[in-house]
Amino acid sequence: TRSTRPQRMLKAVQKNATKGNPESVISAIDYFCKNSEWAMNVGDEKGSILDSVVTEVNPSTVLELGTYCGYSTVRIARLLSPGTKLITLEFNPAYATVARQIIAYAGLQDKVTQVEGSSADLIPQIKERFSITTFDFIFLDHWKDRYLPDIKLFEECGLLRKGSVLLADNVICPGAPEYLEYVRNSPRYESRYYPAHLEYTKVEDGLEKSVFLG
Ligand SMILES: Cc1cc(-c2n[nH]c(CCNC(=O)c3cc(-c4ccc(F)cc4)cc(O)c3O)n2)ccn1
Ligand SMILES: [Mg+2]
Repeated sequence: TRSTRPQRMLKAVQKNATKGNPESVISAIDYFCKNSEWAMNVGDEKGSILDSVVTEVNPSTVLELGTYCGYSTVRIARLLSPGTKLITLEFNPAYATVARQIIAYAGLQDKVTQVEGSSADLIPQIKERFSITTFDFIFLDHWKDRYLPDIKLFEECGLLRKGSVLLADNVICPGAPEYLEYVRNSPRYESRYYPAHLEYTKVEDGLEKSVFLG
């Protein structure tokens, strides 16, 4: 049967990247998406903004919602201090299987805990399952209609502390209007918009960074 797009992306990484070299894995995926097939990785333009926020926060505890093929997982994990691990959640098992192989190819498997399932199910289990009190950094890149209910779930589950940083992809395209309205109008968050474009296109998109004020 015909291969899937994530499988073709993995083949491109194995062909064009150097094992154990995260930068080459990132470049190989961006090359594939620009020259062969568009895919919903955060991409290089928004990825550079992600890099700068992760570097600024230098988090000890990290959660990513929406692993997809592991592109942003690799971008984040390569910047973490030694001994720091990130938890990444993917809903689609086929995506998770490809992500596991791409993350391993980059040599970052020891810095990543991959979980399969839905955010609504996982978030309430996090404290218990992973001995986490609060997150320093959360990257929201999952189903766009889950951004708002999940940020409320983070609050209810006590997973945020004063200074926790949430960075949300796709707030313009496909869009998360209710989420934007919430973080921009809530007195409990300080929000800032980083304009960019939908990965590998000229379509307007951007990242919203929101700091929890406690
Ligand atoms: C409920 C739950 C869900 C998850 C979960 N796991 N994996 C994902 C992927 C979600 N991502 C996207 O849908 C996405 C889409 C586009 C897009 C597509 C088509 C267009 F035309 C234009 C833009 C662009 C992007 O950048 C995206 O990120 N969610 C994990 C856990 N719990
Ligand atoms: Mg995205």
